[in-house]
Amino acid sequence: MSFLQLKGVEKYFGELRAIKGVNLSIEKGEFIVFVGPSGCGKSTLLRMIAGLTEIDAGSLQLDGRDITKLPSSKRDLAMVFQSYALYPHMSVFDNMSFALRLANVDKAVIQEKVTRAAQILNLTNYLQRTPKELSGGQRQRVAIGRAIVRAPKVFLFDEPLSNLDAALRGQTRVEIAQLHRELGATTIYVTHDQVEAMTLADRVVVLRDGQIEQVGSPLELYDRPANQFVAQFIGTPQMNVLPASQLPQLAGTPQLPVPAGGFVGLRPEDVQLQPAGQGQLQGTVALVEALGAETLIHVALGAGTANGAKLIARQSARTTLHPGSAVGLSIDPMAAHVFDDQGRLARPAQGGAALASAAV
Ligand SMILES: Nc1ncnc2c1ncn2[C@@H]1O[C@H](COP(=O)(O)OP(=O)(O)OP(=O)(O)O)[C@@H](O)[C@H]1O
Repeated sequence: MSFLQLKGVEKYFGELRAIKGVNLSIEKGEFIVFVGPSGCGKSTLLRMIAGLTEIDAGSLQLDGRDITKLPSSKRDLAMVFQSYALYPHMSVFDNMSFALRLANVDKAVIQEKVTRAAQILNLTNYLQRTPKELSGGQRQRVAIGRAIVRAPKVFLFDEPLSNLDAALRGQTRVEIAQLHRELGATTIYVTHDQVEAMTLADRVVVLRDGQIEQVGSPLELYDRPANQFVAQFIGTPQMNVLPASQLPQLAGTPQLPVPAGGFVGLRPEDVQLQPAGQGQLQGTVALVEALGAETLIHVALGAGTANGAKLIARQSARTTLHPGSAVGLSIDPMAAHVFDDQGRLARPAQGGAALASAAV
């Protein structure tokens, strides 16, 4: 049995079925990230695991024990909140040691655990300060330290970095990754941020509307999204997804057979710019986004935007193209993803004749 197991977990808020029969197995030591659009139920699911929100149906098991009905304090989990939730009048040391003091842990043991956590988190010189004398990143580290000293079975993080500015977010993200490597603690982490999800997770859980759409390693989700939703949710900029009917020169050819009503998905890096007249597709540049290390070129297909079809191409080279430039686009059919309304379809390289029916 897995270390943490959710079986048919449900949550209702009045009439709203916020979590719809979620099944999920998490192994010891895994770093799991919940992502999904606002309101999909990420925080609710995390809070149900934490014991802060009641589970209406289904069960939750941790390390072989049913904890569905256990109060939060008895679950042996520690949660780190977006808002840090520190005690403002207490020193960093007292904040970090609070739970241990409450549990009457021996003073020397407390000293040792807090000292060790402070070393790991670079907080040794701040132990006597109060939270208001710390930066946002330092406060978040104290909140993490408070969780670490308890040595819980599972760490739960609810958007811990979203109050930090971009630079500090990047830095703290790296620290959390290092921390996980050092401690190897089972972690569940909720975020809006794609980069956090892709860089921190062993496995990402994509949620939509209270249900799991796909669970997989970051690159599995990127390379083999189970459906159009995951395809367009993972990756920035989004995968281009067009009805096959808008790509007659590409879709429907022997190299890229697509069933009627199907869709073709192309990652921006799989769309190669060519001089006008070359490549399978022709179009006009609609917008150039020069981001420094890469350039995103938005191309309206066909003669202008007649059919409204647009593709974004990503290239690492700088460009002299500008809106209005005529361009060609070449696409390796093997790089194309094929979907129908139900999900992903196997492509020739992935399953040959199964194309027309097999969702994989
Ligand atoms: N205490 C509550 N009472 C009523 N409805 C709630 C409550 N908490 C959450 N909801 C609803 O449940 C759904 C899931 O909310 P939740 O906060 O889990 O989403 P989320 O994915 O974490 O969103 P966000 O990314 O915006 O934080 C939403 O429709 C939300 O309005």
